[in-house]
Amino acid sequence: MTARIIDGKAFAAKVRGQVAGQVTRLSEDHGLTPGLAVVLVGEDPASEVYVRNKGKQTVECGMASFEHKLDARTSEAELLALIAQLNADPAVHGILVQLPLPDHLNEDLVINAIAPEKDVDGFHISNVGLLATGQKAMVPCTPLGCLMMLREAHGNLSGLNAVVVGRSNIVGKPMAQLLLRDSCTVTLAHSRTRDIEALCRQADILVAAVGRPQMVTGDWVKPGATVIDVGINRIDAPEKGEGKTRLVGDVDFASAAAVAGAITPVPGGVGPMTIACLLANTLTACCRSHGLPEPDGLTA
Ligand SMILES: NC(=O)C1=CN([C@@H]2O[C@H](COP(=O)(O)OP(=O)(O)OC[C@H]3O[C@@H](n4cnc5c(N)ncnc54)[C@H](OP(=O)(O)O)[C@@H]3O)[C@@H](O)[C@H]2O)C=CC1
Ligand SMILES: Nc1nc(=O)c2c([nH]1)NC[C@@H]1CN(c3ccc(C(=O)N[C@@H](CCC(=O)O)C(=O)O)cc3)C=[N+]21
Repeated sequence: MTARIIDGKAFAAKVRGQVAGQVTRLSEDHGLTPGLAVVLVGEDPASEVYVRNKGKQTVECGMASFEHKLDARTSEAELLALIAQLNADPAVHGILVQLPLPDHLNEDLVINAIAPEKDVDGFHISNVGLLATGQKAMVPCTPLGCLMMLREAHGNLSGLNAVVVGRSNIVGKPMAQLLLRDSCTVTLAHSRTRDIEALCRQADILVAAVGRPQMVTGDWVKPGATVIDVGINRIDAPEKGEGKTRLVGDVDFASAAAVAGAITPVPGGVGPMTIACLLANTLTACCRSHGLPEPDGLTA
């Protein structure tokens, strides 16, 4: 079998088109422009690429983008003061603080300082609790993007066995919550899981969010399963020339695609969907803050 490739890049373009359409309506009918503030502390080159892409796509969707680049030595008090200012700014509907933060800053403290209704990452403890208890929340962008692709690949997910490899707060745990809410039977696997390969082979839906290049190989995959590869790993690519690198996922694409029914590629899979969902969440936050109906089909 050769898996169908789930085209995250095309799907994301469609989602951004829907967002742009609704942003135009908000502007025409209500004179509102959704605004997204992205805060980057320090000079991680990978983060700078994401922040630039986010800013560009935000503007392309008709929204306002506010970028705040702070020195790596910024104090916690300075960062908290900026967040307080963004919380109070009516032009800002969404706030994203790029992670990881430099070691001297307490991530939990910083994230929980964001007004929950502006927390478009869905990382604030209030949003985590709302999602876990089935209430209306801001849903983390990466798992939301994965869920949208899974719903498209499968339709109804009810009763399917889902295994999520990785238990981070930003991907694994919220992914498990969303799959559970769609009535999958969910297992969270991690570095202490025994016989992880056999466990993964039971999965109708296999989500890899590990941060280990090409760890999940074809012999971990149940024939016909849907494989979602969240991993973004830059590895050396001497075949492209000296000093060159390329992007790979946590799944070994070639061997997994030979067994799976459907699979997301890296690049062009989960990554572009993450940004599209960030824009969708910013639109949702703007609508909620003005008591307007939520955008159709863009919330979980
Ligand atoms: N496409 C996108 O938009 C995004 C992509 N990413 C990418 O997704 C990947 C995961 O990110 P993130 O969740 O932040 O990573 P973390 O490092 O926070 O978590 C990794 C998880 O994988 C588990 N793990 C590590 N090694 C193994 C192993 N050998 N076997 C089984 N489980 C293992 C860890 O287990 P334990 O808890 O036991 O240590 C942990 O739960 C990364 O490649 C990251 O770059 C992340 C965010 C967004
Ligand atoms: N507060 C916070 N929220 C995040 O959502 C967040 C974060 N911090 N820190 C870093 C991770 C990582 N992340 C990605 C987003 C888009 C791509 C993406 O667009 N990837 C493209 C390729 C990009 C490239 O070429 O480098 C693709 O997969 O096709 C990747 C990774 C969001 N993250």
